[in-house]
Amino acid sequence: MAFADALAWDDKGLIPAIAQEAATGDVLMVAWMNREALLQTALRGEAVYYSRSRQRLWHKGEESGHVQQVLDIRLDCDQDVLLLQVRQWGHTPGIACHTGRHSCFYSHLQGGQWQDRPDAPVLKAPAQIYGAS
Ligand SMILES: N=c1c2ncn([C@@H]3O[C@H](COP(=O)(O)OP(=O)(O)OP(=O)(O)O)[C@@H](O)[C@H]3O)c2ncn1[C@@H]1O[C@H](COP(=O)(O)O)[C@@H](O)[C@H]1O
Ligand SMILES: [Mg+2]
Ligand SMILES: [Zn+2]
Repeated sequence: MAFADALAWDDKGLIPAIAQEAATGDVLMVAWMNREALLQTALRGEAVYYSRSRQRLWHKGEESGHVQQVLDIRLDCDQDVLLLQVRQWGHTPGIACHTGRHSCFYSHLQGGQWQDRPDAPVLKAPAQIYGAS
């Protein structure tokens, strides 16, 4: 896995990975990968992250079906951030966020406060996405 040696892994062996919807350019989410997550992502062609909160590999969509097909894996100039070009499956329009929104970046600074963007609605209730399991 020589390609992984080129990366500037942090002191926990992780690297941030941005998921960008290839068709729209929308930034969907930011998560983390360890070496195994990157290898799995490259092998499967679907995003596999390392969840720091759950401390295990996380195949995005494993519960929700909201998997991310990875079309390209890009690396920035100093090798410390990955950028995934993805197609977000499971719902139209795509839902990447576990809050049921298209993107995790649904909050913005407005009048000195963080407020939900009116153009970033909940597309499906989280209880409907995850409740059955
Ligand atoms: N589905 C998501 C999910 N989708 C997007 N994100 C975002 O992905 C980022 C990383 O998630 P985690 O918190 O798991 O990982 P982390 O940032 O390393 O850990 P923390 O420091 O945040 O604790 C967060 O910024 C989340 O906003 C999600 N975070 C968690 N989940 C959970 O993952 C589980 C599986 O979901 P699916 O993959 O959709 O089946 C469910 O229990 C979901 O609630
Ligand atoms: Mg987090
Ligand atoms: Zn989110």
